[in-house]
Amino acid sequence: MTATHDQESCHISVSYTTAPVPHLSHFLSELESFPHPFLLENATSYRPLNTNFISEQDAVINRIVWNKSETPKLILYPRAGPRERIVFAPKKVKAAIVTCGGLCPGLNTVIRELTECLSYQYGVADIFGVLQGYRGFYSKEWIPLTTEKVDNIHKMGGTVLGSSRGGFDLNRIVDSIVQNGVNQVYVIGGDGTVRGAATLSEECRRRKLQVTVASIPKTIDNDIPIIDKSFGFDTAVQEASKAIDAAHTEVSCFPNGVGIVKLMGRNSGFIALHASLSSREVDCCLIPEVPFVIHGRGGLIEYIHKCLIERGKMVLVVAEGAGQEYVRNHHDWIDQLDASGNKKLGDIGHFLYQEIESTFKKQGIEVSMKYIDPTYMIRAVASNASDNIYCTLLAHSAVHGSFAGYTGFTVGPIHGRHAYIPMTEIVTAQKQVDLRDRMWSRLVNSTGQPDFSPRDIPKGFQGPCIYSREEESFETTKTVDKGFPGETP
Ligand SMILES: Nc1ncnc2c1ncn2[C@@H]1O[C@H](COP(=O)(O)OP(=O)(O)OP(=O)(O)O)[C@@H](O)[C@H]1O
Ligand SMILES: O=P(O)(O)OC[C@H]1O[C@](O)(CO)[C@@H](O)[C@@H]1O
Ligand SMILES: [Mg+2]
Repeated sequence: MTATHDQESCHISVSYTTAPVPHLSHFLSELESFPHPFLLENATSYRPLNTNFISEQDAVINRIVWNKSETPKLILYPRAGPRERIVFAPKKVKAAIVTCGGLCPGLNTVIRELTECLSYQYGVADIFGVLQGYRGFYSKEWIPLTTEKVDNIHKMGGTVLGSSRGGFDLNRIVDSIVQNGVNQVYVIGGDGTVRGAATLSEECRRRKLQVTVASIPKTIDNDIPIIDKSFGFDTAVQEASKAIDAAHTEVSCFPNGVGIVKLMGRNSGFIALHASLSSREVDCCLIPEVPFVIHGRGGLIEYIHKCLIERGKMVLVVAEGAGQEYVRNHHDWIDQLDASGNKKLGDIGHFLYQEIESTFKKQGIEVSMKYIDPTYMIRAVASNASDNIYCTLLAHSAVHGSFAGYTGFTVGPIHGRHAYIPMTEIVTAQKQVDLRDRMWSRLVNSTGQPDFSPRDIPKGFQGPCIYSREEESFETTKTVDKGFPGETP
């Protein structure tokens, strides 16, 4: 018998709003327009088909999945890409590129591809790199960028322009933009950087300047909302997996091996989650989104003990922002802020190391503790192949958007299609791991970890405290055969 499915055919009613991406025409009434250089007869670097141009009617929608019983409310974002008409004469463009905040794989690729796209696709001759982040606008000599100069930089980690935290002085930055005759600004950075860029674009609007401000969102933490993922994240996960592999090798070779790997992730546990899932050798993954009990029945230590009994080894991955309530008051510098106003974090990895080791010691159980903190190693590397391609698309989209006259916008893929997104939408929320999503279920499935969350955590709880349930149970550790070639504990 063959099952058949009747094909449904009906109209879907949707309501939509259009994302308010700022545009120079909103405050400059006499904006000239020019044909895109691709359309000029002597265009050499790119031979577009008519379909390569994007119309202002083309949009990317925020949702692609819904239940047929609901009437979805959609948001339409302008689709990224070259427009047939542009609002700058390329020969009159002076572009400035700056990188701010922490390092991220792919920064150099974005710098390279902004330069390449501006030069080859639009014929822009004046491109400058601003050194050491926002403060470089008013305190450093800018460096001219050419295609020759940036040719090989995508093979290197870091940023050839340097970076910094703090130093955002709005008026001095805009004054310097005006004095230097810059009319396109490209800002590469995370949430703080985009906050700064949004006020920069607002100030240019207030002064009625024909200056576009575009941001290319960067962070290995992958906590930028709306877009599918941020560049450098894939590379960071790949590097993080190497640390997990090392931890697994170590714990496999020592009696009762307990390996802790601390990974970046200030407020979001995406790196820890994805690296753990990809490795499949992780027994427990702790992220900032999930509070956890350490001691007592059903707590972390009891689970570690269970792993040691069953397998003689255990790998724990912890995101740096997890369990901060345990370490907040353990160091003098906690609750201090960095130059950008970000809270400094306590070292949860080191804390767990000591807590686990001393608890087992008290019980007379020998454990071989291994602590791996690859922090900067996962973000100071060059981007991998897929991030390189991704960075290229982001940079080119940003240049096309600026030439189209958009400002105060961020670029990024929404369900795989690149779009222009108002900066103000990017900075209002931070993306976190959604615990109702199946990705988190997959992780829990793969590690086998129980739910360590405290049963009744008081609202607004700030710690410090070691949540306590009933006493944990320490049954006798059995001898476990870890299999060839590990030593029997
Ligand atoms: N609210 C804000 N308004 C203006 N500028 C800001 C704001 N927040 C941060 N900045 C500036 O943006 C730059 C980078 O900020 P920050 O150090 O927070 O890094 P980020 O861009 O968030 O990147 P990441 O956190 O991923 O490393 C700094 O120069 C900082 O002064
Ligand atoms: O030590 P730094 O340079 O301040 O950067 C640390 C932070 O930067 C990030 O890499 C990006 O936000 C975080 O994961 C981390 O907490
Ligand atoms: Mg940040």
